Amino acid sequence: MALFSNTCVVLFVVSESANSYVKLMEDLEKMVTRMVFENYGVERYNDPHREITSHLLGLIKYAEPDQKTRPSIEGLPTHTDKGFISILHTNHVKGLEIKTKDGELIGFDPSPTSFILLAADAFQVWSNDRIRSCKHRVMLIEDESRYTIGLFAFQDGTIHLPEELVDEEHPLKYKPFNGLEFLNAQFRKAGQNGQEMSVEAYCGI
Ligand SMILES: O=C(O)CCC(=O)C(=O)O
Ligand SMILES: [Fe+2]
Repeated sequence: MALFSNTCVVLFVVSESANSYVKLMEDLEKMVTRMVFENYGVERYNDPHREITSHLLGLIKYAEPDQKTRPSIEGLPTHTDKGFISILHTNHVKGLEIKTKDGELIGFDPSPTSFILLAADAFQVWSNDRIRSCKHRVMLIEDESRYTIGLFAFQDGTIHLPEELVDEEHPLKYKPFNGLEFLNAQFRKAGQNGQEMSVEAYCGI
């Protein structure tokens, strides 16, 4: 992910002493993941999946644009998140835009009383493309700082695509995939040329 001078990101590894707020976000991530596994009839993979799942907590501050010289600035360019699921909680300042299948960017009205869940790249791999990672960006237009807290679930271990999700209509799309290695490869690629690496390029068949 490219960062800009108006954007500041701090990342923490969430430890066992995480406070109840973080626990709430973690529980939400666990619940949604379990519901999706159950929905696909593959809940038997949920426990092994849990064993290799970790969370990163990120705090992001986006400074407001200078309304006189640049009424809008890009806080984060269009990207997909690289883990499994991301949960975002923001203040009231607008900025998040979600890209639809047709390539249209739709602004998201923030609510400090709601969490936003985004499917990320590893979820796409795990689901054999049934779930697509969500493309999004942050555009700053308001005359106030925007704050985001993000909980990013990823797997420190190999994600095996459930055999139940492979059939004639959905042939196997990906090789087994290690979530942490993908994150590391992503950081290396971003360090080289500031570009993202797609899961198709990383482990597509
Ligand atoms: O601030 C936001 O709403 C989005 C943050 C984001 O996309 C990210 O941290 O990957
Ligand atoms: Fe993101």
